[in-house]
Amino acid sequence: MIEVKNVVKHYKKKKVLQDISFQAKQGECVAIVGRNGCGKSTLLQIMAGVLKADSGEIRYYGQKAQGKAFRKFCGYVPQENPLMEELTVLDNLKLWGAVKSGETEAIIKQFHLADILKMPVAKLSGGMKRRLAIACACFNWPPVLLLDEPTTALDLYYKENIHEFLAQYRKLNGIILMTTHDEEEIQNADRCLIMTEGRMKELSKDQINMQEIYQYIKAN
Ligand SMILES: Nc1ncnc2c1ncn2[C@@H]1O[C@H](COP(=O)(O)OP(=O)(O)OP(=O)(O)O)[C@@H](O)[C@H]1O
Repeated sequence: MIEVKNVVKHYKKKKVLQDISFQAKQGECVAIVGRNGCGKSTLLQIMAGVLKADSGEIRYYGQKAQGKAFRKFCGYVPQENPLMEELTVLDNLKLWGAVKSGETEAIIKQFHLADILKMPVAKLSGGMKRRLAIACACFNWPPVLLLDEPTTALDLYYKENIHEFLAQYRKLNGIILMTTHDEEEIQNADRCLIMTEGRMKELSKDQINMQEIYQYIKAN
C-alpha cells in the first residue's frame, strides 16, 4: 500500500506540486499523465527519495518513507539514464544487484540482456539502456516500482516484453506507479492520475477515456 498525503514541492518560488494526495494498493498499476513540465517526474523523484518534498508525507506499507525505507520498498527507473556509462552491462547489473545468487541470471533472461553483457553502456542504443535500467530497478523484487516513462525508446518487441513483465509483477501483488504518454499504458492501468499545474485529478479504471483525458489536460 502506498499513501501519499498533501505533498508540496517548490523549485525556488515556482510551485510544482500543490497538495498532492493519493493511494495505491497491492497489485495496482497507476498511470500518471499530464503535459510536459507539469511535475510528474518531480513527484516520482520525491517518491523514490532522490528529492525532498517541502511538506507532506509518503508511507509505504504503513511505514513512513525516509532514509533507507525508500531503497527497501522502491525500484526506481528515472527518466534520465541512471547507468554507469563506462562500465559494461554485466558490471552495471553487479553494481545494482547481485545480492541473491541466481537472481542476476534470472534478470538477464527476463530482460533479454545475454547478448549485450560485455558491451560498455556508452555503446548501447537508447532502447538497450532503457531495458538495462528497468532490469537494474527490479533486483531484489521491490514491492513498488516507480517508472518514469519506462517504455520510451523501446521498439515494439521490447515494449511488449516490458508490458508482459509488468503484468506478471502486478499479478504477484507489486505496485506500479508509472508516468507515461502512451495510450496503451494509460488504458491498461487500474487508475489514472492526471496532473495539471501541480494538481491532481484521479480517474478510476472505468473512467479512463483518452478523449476526456485529452480534453481535461487541454482545458487545464
Ligand atoms: N532541478 C530543477 N530546478 C528547477 N526547476 C525544475 C527542476 N526540475 C524540474 N524543474 C521544473 O519543474 C517543472 C516540472 O518538471 P518535471 O520534470 O517534474 O515535469 P514532467 O511532468 O515530468 O515533464 P515531462 O513530461 O517533460 O517529463 C518544470 O517546469 C521544470 O522546468
